[in-house]
Amino acid sequence: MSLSLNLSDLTVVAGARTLLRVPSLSLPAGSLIGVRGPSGAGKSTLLYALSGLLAAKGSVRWGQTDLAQLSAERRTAFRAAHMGLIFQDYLLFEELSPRANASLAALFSTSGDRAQVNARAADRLDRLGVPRDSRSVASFSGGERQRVAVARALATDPAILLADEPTASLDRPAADQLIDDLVALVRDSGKTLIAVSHDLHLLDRLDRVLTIRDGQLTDDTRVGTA
Ligand SMILES: Nc1ncnc2c1ncn2[C@@H]1O[C@H](COP(=O)(O)OP(=O)(O)OP(=O)(O)O)[C@@H](O)[C@H]1O
Repeated sequence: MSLSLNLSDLTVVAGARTLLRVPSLSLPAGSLIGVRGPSGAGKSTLLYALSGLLAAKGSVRWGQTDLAQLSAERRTAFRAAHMGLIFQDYLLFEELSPRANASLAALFSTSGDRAQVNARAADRLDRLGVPRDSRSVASFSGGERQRVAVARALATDPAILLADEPTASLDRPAADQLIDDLVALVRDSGKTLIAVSHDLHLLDRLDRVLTIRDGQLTDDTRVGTA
C-alpha cells in the first residue's frame, strides 16, 4: 500500500513561539522526500507532527485519513498500521537480539501472521547486512544499531517511513550501503519516505528536497548546493 500526504494550515506552537507553519503541502503516494535545514529549524518537529505524536493545528491527511480528526487511540492505531519510525534515539531493547528487536513491535502492532512478520523482520535484517547473531544489541556498534532500527521500522511493511538522520552515526561506506538498501527497499514496495538528513549522498537519491528555516518550509529542487 502507498499513501499520499496533504498538509493544510499546519501549525505547531509552544508557548508564545511558533515552531512550525506549513500553509500547504501535497506529496504523491510513493514519494521519497528529504528535509534539511539548520539546527533548531523545526525538522524533527515536522516529523513528529506528520506521525501524529505531537499536537498540531490544521490538517495532516495521509490518504483519506486526517490525523487531526482522530482520537488519540485511533491515531496510535493508524501509526502502528501504516508508519515505520526511525528516530534519533533508536530505543532498542538492549538485552534482546537484533531479530527480536526487529520483529517485536511488528508482532504487537499488526494483525498479520506471526510467521510472516518474523520472516519479514529476518529478511529486512539480512538485506540491511545486520549480523545473524543471537547476542543482545547492547554489544552492537552504532552503525549496526542504526540498521536494526531501520529493519524494525520496515518489519510491519509500512506504507509510510519517517526517518530522522538515518545515516547520522555511520561512516561513509556504511552510510552509502544503508542508503542503497533503504532506497531500494522503499522504492521496491512503493512506500512514501520522508527523511530528515544533511547527507547529500542520501538527498541526491530522493525525488524532492524541502528546506526548513525558522519553522517555514521552502522547496529545493537542486540537491548538492547546501
Ligand atoms: N516542546 C517544546 N517547547 C518549546 N520549544 C520546543 C519544543 N520542542 C522543540 N522546541 C524548539 O523548537 C525548535 C525546533 O526543534 P526541532 O527539534 O524540530 O529542530 P531540528 O530542526 O530538528 O534541529 P536539529 O537539527 O538540531 O535536530 C528548537 O528551537 C527547539 O528548541
